[in-house]
Amino acid sequence: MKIAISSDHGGNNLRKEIMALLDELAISYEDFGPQSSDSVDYPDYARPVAERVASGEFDKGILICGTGIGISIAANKFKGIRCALVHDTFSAKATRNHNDSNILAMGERVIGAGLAREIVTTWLNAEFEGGRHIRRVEKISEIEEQQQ
Ligand SMILES: O=C[C@H](O)[C@H](O)[C@H](O)COP(=O)(O)O
Repeated sequence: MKIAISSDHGGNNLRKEIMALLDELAISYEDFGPQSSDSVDYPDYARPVAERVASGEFDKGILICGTGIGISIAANKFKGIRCALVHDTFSAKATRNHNDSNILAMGERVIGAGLAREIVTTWLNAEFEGGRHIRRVEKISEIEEQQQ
């Protein structure tokens, strides 16, 4: 599994924490920044991760901003992206099981590093259940097609 990860300035510290977790778990990832603590615009950092997950170059993505909201909204504008904003472990599992989410978003100003680590671990280990959920995910894709 290969993960693409990025944040804005509001998610810098948590992004580093999550990269340390991925190192501990021996999960391969590529960091798409930012490389300084300067104020940046979250759509610019959602883009490289969302594009690469949508293209299949990376299996999954992780995005972090202050709330997780802006960067998840931006990521969900990319066709094929199902970005889930998650701040609890129940939702982390459920969004993989039911929504087949391919990007996880979190807010550094919302949760602590300990919970964020548990969320990432839970999300990465959970599988899409298929069945009735396939029909629903396909309907999301149909909406995307209709928007083109
Ligand atoms: O949804 C947006 C994110 O939470 C941003 O991280 C936040 O808006 C950045 O705010 P500021 O520029 O005040 O650090």
